[in-house]
Amino acid sequence: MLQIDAVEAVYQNAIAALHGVSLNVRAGEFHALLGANGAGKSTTLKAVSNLLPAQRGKVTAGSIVFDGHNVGRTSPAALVRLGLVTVLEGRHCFRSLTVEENLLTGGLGRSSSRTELAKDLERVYAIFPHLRDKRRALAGLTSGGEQQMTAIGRALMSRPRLLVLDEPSMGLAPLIVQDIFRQLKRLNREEGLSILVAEQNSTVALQYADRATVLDTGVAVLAGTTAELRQRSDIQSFYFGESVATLQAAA
Ligand SMILES: Nc1ncnc2c1ncn2[C@@H]1O[C@H](COP(=O)(O)OP(=O)(O)OP(=O)(O)O)[C@@H](O)[C@H]1O
Repeated sequence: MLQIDAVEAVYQNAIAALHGVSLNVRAGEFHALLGANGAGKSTTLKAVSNLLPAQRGKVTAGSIVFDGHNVGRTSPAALVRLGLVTVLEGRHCFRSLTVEENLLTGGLGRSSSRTELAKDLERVYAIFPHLRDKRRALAGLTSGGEQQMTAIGRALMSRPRLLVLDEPSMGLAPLIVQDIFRQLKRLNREEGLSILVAEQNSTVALQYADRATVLDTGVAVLAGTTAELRQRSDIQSFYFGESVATLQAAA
């Protein structure tokens, strides 16, 4: 479904962020991209949704292909229409719109009837029942967890086939993180939604994803099934700053 092959990326023609990242997300897979601060997770996801140029960044080598489409030659809006939808880091909501208005903006790109939009809204409320209670609240006045659910719900309104999420757990209470990941897993299992999620919270990502890739300073240093990676106690020490050499030596 998504093939990232030896991708290199820079910002402002000077700051190298990715040095040859490769990974595949298969159809129906839940894939986690792990790594510490600055490892290149967000840059990889922005490359996947062709959003790097908006940050004075660009892919300088390698290729990214989504369902046969060269991502570098496809606009972010066209990628959404093809089914690749990204929820950026920081749970961006339209703060002065209500939760429901935010959700409805996710359906704008499709030529849906009112009935279809209403059905899609119901689907989001079934996934995140809490949002139904908050539907008339201004998004900017809701909690961090509600804003994250709104941002994910808005993405789901565009009926993605591949949902890309950047650090959905950031700054949220553990119970809310579990709730969000449980719902993502359910969508993945029951509706076949493919998911690529970047996370610093390796514990929750390894709990729910099928496979994972670990990035370190712009290089993919480790990949495998989460069942395999969960057995590796050295994964945790990796996040606490031990050298990658230690990690690779143990591989
Ligand atoms: N807009 C930007 N301009 C210049 N350099 C950037 C920009 N965004 C990221 N970088 C640099 O690119 C490298 C990779 O950053 P990136 O944000 O992709 O890492 P990350 O793994 O997502 O980290 P975090 O978990 O902290 O978000 C870092 O060295 C970072 O400083």
